Amino acid sequence: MSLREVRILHEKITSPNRYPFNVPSIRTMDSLEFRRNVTFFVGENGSGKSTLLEAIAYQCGFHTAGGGRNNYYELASSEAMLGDYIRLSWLPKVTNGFFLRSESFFGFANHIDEIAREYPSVYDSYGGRSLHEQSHGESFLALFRNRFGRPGIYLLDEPEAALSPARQLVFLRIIHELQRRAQLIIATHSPILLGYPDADIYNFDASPVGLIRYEDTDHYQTTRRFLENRKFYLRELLEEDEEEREGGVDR
Ligand SMILES: Nc1ncnc2c1ncn2[C@@H]1O[C@H](COP(=O)(O)OP(=O)(O)OP(=O)(O)O)[C@@H](O)[C@H]1O
Repeated sequence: MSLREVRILHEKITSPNRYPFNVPSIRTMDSLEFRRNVTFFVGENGSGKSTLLEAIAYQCGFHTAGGGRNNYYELASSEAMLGDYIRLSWLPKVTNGFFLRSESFFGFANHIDEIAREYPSVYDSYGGRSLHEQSHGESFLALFRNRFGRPGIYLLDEPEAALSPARQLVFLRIIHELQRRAQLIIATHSPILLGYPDADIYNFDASPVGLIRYEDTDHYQTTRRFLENRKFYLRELLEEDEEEREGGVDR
Protein backbone atom coordinates (compact mmCIF):
# COMPACT_ATOMS: atom_id res chain seq x y z
CA MET A 1 0.00 0.00 0.00
CA SER A 2 1.43 3.39 -0.86
CA LEU A 3 -1.33 5.99 -1.03
CA ARG A 4 -1.85 6.78 2.65
CA GLU A 5 -4.22 9.72 2.63
CA VAL A 6 -6.22 12.11 0.52
CA ARG A 7 -6.87 15.55 1.96
CA ILE A 8 -9.31 18.16 0.66
CA LEU A 9 -7.69 21.58 0.45
CA HIS A 10 -10.69 23.55 1.70
CA GLU A 11 -8.56 26.68 2.10
CA LYS A 12 -8.13 26.83 -1.70
CA ILE A 13 -11.85 26.60 -2.46
CA THR A 14 -13.39 29.90 -3.51
CA SER A 15 -16.85 28.75 -4.70
CA PRO A 16 -18.09 26.29 -2.07
CA ASN A 17 -21.63 26.37 -3.49
CA ARG A 18 -20.60 25.00 -6.87
CA TYR A 19 -19.93 21.44 -8.05
CA PRO A 20 -17.87 19.58 -6.89
CA PHE A 21 -17.46 21.43 -3.61
CA ASN A 22 -21.17 21.42 -2.82
CA VAL A 23 -21.47 17.62 -2.94
CA PRO A 24 -22.16 16.77 0.74
CA SER A 25 -19.51 14.01 0.98
CA ILE A 26 -16.85 16.37 -0.36
CA ARG A 27 -18.04 19.42 1.56
CA THR A 28 -17.78 17.62 4.90
CA MET A 29 -14.58 15.68 4.20
CA ASP A 30 -11.23 16.78 5.59
CA SER A 31 -9.26 13.68 4.75
CA LEU A 32 -9.60 9.96 4.07
CA GLU A 33 -7.01 7.52 5.31
CA PHE A 34 -6.07 4.42 3.34
CA ARG A 35 -5.11 1.61 5.68
CA ARG A 36 -5.43 -1.47 3.53
CA ASN A 37 -4.53 -2.65 0.07
CA VAL A 38 -8.17 -2.73 -0.95
CA THR A 39 -10.53 0.17 -0.22
CA PHE A 40 -14.09 0.44 -1.45
CA PHE A 41 -16.17 3.59 -1.92
CA VAL A 42 -19.85 2.85 -1.49
CA GLY A 43 -22.91 5.10 -1.47
CA GLU A 44 -26.04 6.13 -3.30
CA ASN A 45 -25.96 7.28 -6.92
CA GLY A 46 -24.69 10.83 -6.88
CA SER A 47 -23.03 10.61 -3.47
CA GLY A 48 -19.64 11.71 -4.83
CA LYS A 49 -17.62 8.49 -5.25
CA SER A 50 -16.61 9.12 -8.86
CA THR A 51 -15.85 12.75 -8.15
CA LEU A 52 -13.25 11.81 -5.55
CA LEU A 53 -11.88 8.83 -7.50
CA GLU A 54 -11.43 10.97 -10.60
CA ALA A 55 -9.63 13.63 -8.60
CA ILE A 56 -7.26 10.98 -7.21
CA ALA A 57 -6.64 9.69 -10.77
CA TYR A 58 -5.90 13.24 -11.89
CA GLN A 59 -3.35 13.69 -9.13
CA CYS A 60 -1.78 10.33 -10.03
CA GLY A 61 -1.28 11.67 -13.54
CA PHE A 62 -3.62 9.08 -15.07
CA HIS A 63 -5.84 10.00 -17.97
CA THR A 64 -9.10 10.98 -16.30
CA ALA A 65 -11.20 9.39 -19.03
CA GLY A 66 -9.58 6.07 -18.05
CA GLY A 67 -6.21 4.45 -18.64
CA GLY A 68 -2.67 4.73 -17.32
CA ARG A 69 -0.03 7.41 -17.61
CA ASN A 70 0.80 6.56 -21.20
CA ASN A 71 -2.73 6.40 -22.48
CA TYR A 72 -3.37 9.82 -23.90
CA TYR A 73 -6.12 9.77 -26.42
CA GLU A 74 -8.61 12.03 -28.06
CA LEU A 75 -11.63 11.35 -25.90
CA ALA A 76 -12.04 14.54 -23.95
CA SER A 77 -10.65 13.96 -20.54
CA SER A 78 -13.22 14.93 -17.98
CA GLU A 79 -12.08 17.94 -16.10
CA ALA A 80 -11.48 16.27 -12.76
CA MET A 81 -12.70 19.48 -11.23
CA LEU A 82 -11.72 18.47 -7.73
CA GLY A 83 -8.24 17.39 -8.88
CA ASP A 84 -6.47 20.62 -8.02
CA TYR A 85 -8.11 20.83 -4.61
CA ILE A 86 -6.82 17.62 -3.05
CA ARG A 87 -3.45 16.53 -1.76
CA LEU A 88 -2.25 12.92 -1.78
CA SER A 89 0.20 11.55 0.78
CA TRP A 90 2.31 8.64 -0.43
CA LEU A 91 4.71 6.21 1.21
CA PRO A 92 6.36 5.29 -1.09
CA LYS A 93 5.23 7.30 -4.11
CA VAL A 94 4.11 5.15 -7.04
CA THR A 95 3.51 6.26 -10.60
CA ASN A 96 2.34 3.02 -12.15
CA GLY A 97 -1.27 1.99 -12.32
CA PHE A 98 -4.57 2.33 -14.09
CA PHE A 99 -7.82 4.24 -13.86
CA LEU A 100 -10.87 2.42 -15.16
CA ARG A 101 -14.13 4.20 -15.86
CA SER A 102 -16.74 1.86 -17.24
CA GLU A 103 -18.47 4.64 -19.14
CA SER A 104 -15.39 5.60 -21.15
CA PHE A 105 -14.15 2.09 -21.83
CA PHE A 106 -15.38 2.25 -25.44
CA GLY A 107 -13.09 5.20 -26.16
CA PHE A 108 -10.23 3.39 -24.52
CA ALA A 109 -10.83 0.32 -26.75
CA ASN A 110 -10.72 2.59 -29.83
CA HIS A 111 -7.46 4.03 -28.64
CA ILE A 112 -5.89 0.55 -28.29
CA ASP A 113 -7.11 -0.33 -31.83
CA GLU A 114 -5.39 2.76 -33.16
CA ILE A 115 -2.11 1.85 -31.50
CA ALA A 116 -2.46 -1.72 -32.84
CA ARG A 117 -2.47 -0.48 -36.45
CA GLU A 118 1.17 0.37 -35.98
CA TYR A 119 2.09 -2.00 -33.14
CA PRO A 120 -0.13 -5.12 -33.30
CA SER A 121 1.66 -6.57 -30.28
CA VAL A 122 -0.23 -4.08 -28.09
CA TYR A 123 -3.09 -6.61 -28.17
CA ASP A 124 -0.93 -8.99 -26.14
CA SER A 125 -1.78 -6.90 -23.10
CA TYR A 126 -5.50 -7.13 -23.83
CA GLY A 127 -6.19 -10.82 -24.42
CA GLY A 128 -4.71 -11.08 -27.93
CA ARG A 129 -7.36 -9.21 -29.93
CA SER A 130 -9.26 -5.97 -30.17
CA LEU A 131 -11.33 -5.16 -27.12
CA HIS A 132 -14.17 -4.43 -29.57
CA GLU A 133 -14.14 -8.06 -30.74
CA GLN A 134 -14.86 -9.24 -27.25
CA SER A 135 -18.11 -8.89 -25.37
CA HIS A 136 -18.34 -6.07 -22.86
CA GLY A 137 -17.68 -8.42 -19.93
CA GLU A 138 -14.99 -10.41 -21.78
CA SER A 139 -13.13 -7.25 -22.69
CA PHE A 140 -13.22 -6.05 -19.09
CA LEU A 141 -11.85 -9.35 -17.86
CA ALA A 142 -9.20 -9.34 -20.62
CA LEU A 143 -8.09 -5.93 -19.39
CA PHE A 144 -8.10 -7.02 -15.75
CA ARG A 145 -6.26 -10.28 -16.44
CA ASN A 146 -3.65 -8.92 -18.80
CA ARG A 147 -3.01 -5.33 -17.94
CA PHE A 148 -3.56 -5.47 -14.17
CA GLY A 149 -0.50 -7.28 -12.97
CA ARG A 150 2.20 -4.81 -12.24
CA PRO A 151 2.68 -3.15 -8.87
CA GLY A 152 0.99 0.21 -8.69
CA ILE A 153 -2.31 1.83 -7.83
CA TYR A 154 -5.54 0.77 -9.50
CA LEU A 155 -8.53 3.09 -9.38
CA LEU A 156 -11.67 1.36 -10.58
CA ASP A 157 -15.05 3.01 -11.02
CA GLU A 158 -17.82 0.39 -11.01
CA PRO A 159 -15.72 -2.40 -12.54
CA GLU A 160 -18.65 -4.78 -12.06
CA ALA A 161 -20.78 -2.94 -14.63
CA ALA A 162 -20.32 -5.54 -17.39
CA LEU A 163 -19.75 -8.63 -15.28
CA SER A 164 -22.16 -11.45 -14.54
CA PRO A 165 -22.28 -12.57 -10.90
CA ALA A 166 -20.03 -15.54 -11.76
CA ARG A 167 -17.50 -13.26 -13.44
CA GLN A 168 -17.63 -10.92 -10.46
CA LEU A 169 -16.42 -13.86 -8.41
CA VAL A 170 -13.61 -14.38 -10.94
CA PHE A 171 -12.84 -10.70 -10.54
CA LEU A 172 -12.62 -11.15 -6.76
CA ARG A 173 -9.78 -13.61 -7.36
CA ILE A 174 -8.09 -11.08 -9.64
CA ILE A 175 -8.39 -8.46 -6.88
CA HIS A 176 -6.96 -10.95 -4.41
CA GLU A 177 -3.91 -11.66 -6.59
CA LEU A 178 -3.37 -8.03 -7.46
CA GLN A 179 -3.59 -6.67 -3.90
CA ARG A 180 -0.48 -8.68 -2.99
CA ARG A 181 1.61 -6.15 -4.90
CA ALA A 182 -0.74 -3.26 -5.62
CA GLN A 183 -3.26 -0.95 -4.02
CA LEU A 184 -6.84 -0.85 -5.24
CA ILE A 185 -9.49 1.80 -4.66
CA ILE A 186 -12.82 0.69 -6.05
CA ALA A 187 -16.12 2.56 -6.29
CA THR A 188 -18.80 -0.08 -6.53
CA HIS A 189 -22.46 -0.97 -6.08
CA SER A 190 -21.78 -4.70 -6.16
CA PRO A 191 -22.61 -6.57 -2.95
CA ILE A 192 -20.38 -9.38 -4.29
CA LEU A 193 -17.26 -7.22 -4.71
CA LEU A 194 -17.92 -5.42 -1.42
CA GLY A 195 -17.72 -8.81 0.28
CA TYR A 196 -13.97 -9.02 -0.33
CA PRO A 197 -12.44 -9.67 3.10
CA ASP A 198 -9.85 -7.42 4.74
CA ALA A 199 -10.98 -4.37 2.80
CA ASP A 200 -11.99 -0.98 4.16
CA ILE A 201 -15.36 0.30 3.02
CA TYR A 202 -16.00 4.05 3.06
CA ASN A 203 -19.62 5.11 3.13
CA PHE A 204 -20.28 8.21 1.01
CA ASP A 205 -23.83 8.55 2.33
CA ALA A 206 -22.48 9.56 5.73
CA SER A 207 -21.42 13.11 6.54
CA PRO A 208 -18.55 13.05 6.99
CA VAL A 209 -17.68 9.95 4.97
CA GLY A 210 -16.66 7.17 7.33
CA LEU A 211 -15.89 3.48 7.54
CA ILE A 212 -18.80 1.06 7.47
CA ARG A 213 -19.07 -2.69 8.04
CA TYR A 214 -19.98 -4.77 5.02
CA GLU A 215 -23.16 -6.05 6.66
CA ASP A 216 -24.26 -2.50 7.46
CA THR A 217 -24.11 -1.22 3.89
CA ASP A 218 -27.42 -0.53 2.15
CA HIS A 219 -26.16 -2.64 -0.73
CA TYR A 220 -25.80 -5.71 1.45
CA GLN A 221 -29.01 -5.15 3.38
CA THR A 222 -31.23 -4.39 0.40
CA THR A 223 -29.89 -7.32 -1.63
CA ARG A 224 -30.19 -9.66 1.32
CA ARG A 225 -33.76 -8.63 2.10
CA PHE A 226 -34.69 -9.01 -1.56
CA LEU A 227 -33.14 -12.44 -1.97
CA GLU A 228 -34.40 -13.81 1.34
CA ASN A 229 -38.01 -12.91 0.74
CA ARG A 230 -38.41 -11.77 -2.82
CA LYS A 231 -42.18 -12.27 -3.07
CA PHE A 232 -42.96 -10.38 0.10
CA TYR A 233 -40.51 -7.64 -0.80
CA LEU A 234 -41.94 -7.22 -4.29
CA ARG A 235 -45.51 -7.26 -3.07
CA GLU A 236 -44.75 -4.42 -0.67
CA LEU A 237 -42.80 -2.49 -3.27
CA LEU A 238 -45.28 -2.84 -6.11
CA GLU A 239 -48.45 -2.50 -4.08
CA GLU A 240 -47.06 0.63 -2.47
CA ASP A 241 -46.54 1.91 -5.97
CA GLU A 242 -50.13 1.13 -6.96
CA GLU A 243 -51.51 2.73 -3.81
CA GLU A 244 -49.49 5.84 -4.53
CA ARG A 245 -50.84 5.99 -8.07
CA GLU A 246 -54.44 5.43 -6.98
CA GLY A 247 -54.15 8.08 -4.28
CA GLY A 248 -52.17 10.39 -6.54
CA VAL A 249 -53.29 13.55 -8.23
CA ASP A 250 -55.01 13.12 -11.65
CA ARG A 251 -52.94 14.58 -14.45
N1 LIG B 1 -19.73 17.91 -14.18
C1 LIG B 1 -20.66 18.05 -13.24
N2 LIG B 1 -21.28 19.24 -13.03
C2 LIG B 1 -22.19 19.40 -12.06
N3 LIG B 1 -22.57 18.41 -11.22
C3 LIG B 1 -22.00 17.21 -11.37
C4 LIG B 1 -21.02 16.96 -12.38
N4 LIG B 1 -20.63 15.67 -12.28
C5 LIG B 1 -21.34 15.14 -11.25
N5 LIG B 1 -22.16 16.06 -10.71
C6 LIG B 1 -23.06 15.86 -9.56
O1 LIG B 1 -22.27 15.61 -8.41
C7 LIG B 1 -22.83 14.61 -7.59
C8 LIG B 1 -21.83 13.49 -7.38
O2 LIG B 1 -21.63 12.78 -8.62
P1 LIG B 1 -20.69 11.51 -8.72
O3 LIG B 1 -20.63 11.14 -10.16
O4 LIG B 1 -19.41 11.75 -8.01
O5 LIG B 1 -21.54 10.42 -7.90
P2 LIG B 1 -21.31 8.86 -7.70
O6 LIG B 1 -21.36 8.61 -6.23
O7 LIG B 1 -20.09 8.40 -8.42
O8 LIG B 1 -22.63 8.27 -8.39
P3 LIG B 1 -22.90 6.88 -9.18
O9 LIG B 1 -22.96 5.81 -8.15
O10 LIG B 1 -24.25 7.11 -9.79
O11 LIG B 1 -21.81 6.70 -10.19
C9 LIG B 1 -24.13 14.19 -8.29
O12 LIG B 1 -25.19 14.86 -7.68
C10 LIG B 1 -23.93 14.64 -9.71
O13 LIG B 1 -25.16 14.97 -10.30
